[in-house]
Amino acid sequence: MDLEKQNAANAAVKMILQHDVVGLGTGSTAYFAIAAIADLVKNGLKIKAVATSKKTESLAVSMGIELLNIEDVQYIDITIDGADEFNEQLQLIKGGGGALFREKIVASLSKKEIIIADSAKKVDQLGKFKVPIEVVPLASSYVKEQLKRLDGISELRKDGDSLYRTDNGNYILDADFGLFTDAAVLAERLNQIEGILAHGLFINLSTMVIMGKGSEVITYQ
Ligand SMILES: O=C(CO)[C@H](O)[C@H](O)COP(=O)(O)O
Repeated sequence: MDLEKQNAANAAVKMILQHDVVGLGTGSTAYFAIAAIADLVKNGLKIKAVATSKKTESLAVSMGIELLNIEDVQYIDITIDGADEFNEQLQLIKGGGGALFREKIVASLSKKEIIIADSAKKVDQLGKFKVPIEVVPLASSYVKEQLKRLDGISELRKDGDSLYRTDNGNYILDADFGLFTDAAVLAERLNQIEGILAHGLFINLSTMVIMGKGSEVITYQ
C-alpha cells in the first residue's frame, strides 16, 4: 500500500507549478506528497504552502517548506490531500486523522483539490468508514441524539484513556450510518445540525483523485 501511496503522491506533485500556493494535506498518504514537495523545493521549486493540521505544519517546517497562515490566504492554487474513502463521483470521507475542519477550509480555498489514495480507499458506496464529525464539546450529547434520528450510531473518539481533541480543542464523533446511497443528502442534513463544526463528507470539493493500484496510477476526474 505504501508503494501505491507513493506513486499517487509522485504523480500529484508533478501538477505543482512555480510560485504556486500549495495546500498540504494530513495523513500517511499526504506525507509522501509533502516529502516529495520538500525535495522539489530543495531543487529550486519556489512555492508557499498552507498546512491542514498542526502535525503537517511541524512536518513542513522540519522539511524546509515555507508556510503561510491560512487566514492570510485568499486562494490556494493546488492542494494535495488524502482520503479515507472515495467513490467515482469524487465524493469523499475524510477526517480519519482528525484534521477535517482545516482540510475542508483548505479544500474550499483551493482551485484544484487533488486527492491521493491507495486502491483500498476506492468504494462503490461510501459509509464503511465511519463519518468523522467534529463537535463543540458542550454540544456532543445533543449532536449524538440528532445523528440517531438520521440512523447514525456514533461514538466519541478516544485518545488512550481520554477523549480525542482536535487542533481546535473539539471532540470527534465517529458516526456509522451504514452504507449510504446519497452522500450529498446526508451531508446536507449534517450541515443543519447545530454544534457540528465540520463533518467528514466532502461533496463537490475534490477536482481529481489520483489512485495508486499496484505499480499503476489511475486518475478519476
Ligand atoms: O482526512 C485525513 C486526515 O484528517 C486523511 O487524509 C485521511 O485520514 C487519510 O489518511 P491516510 O492517508 O493516513 O490513510
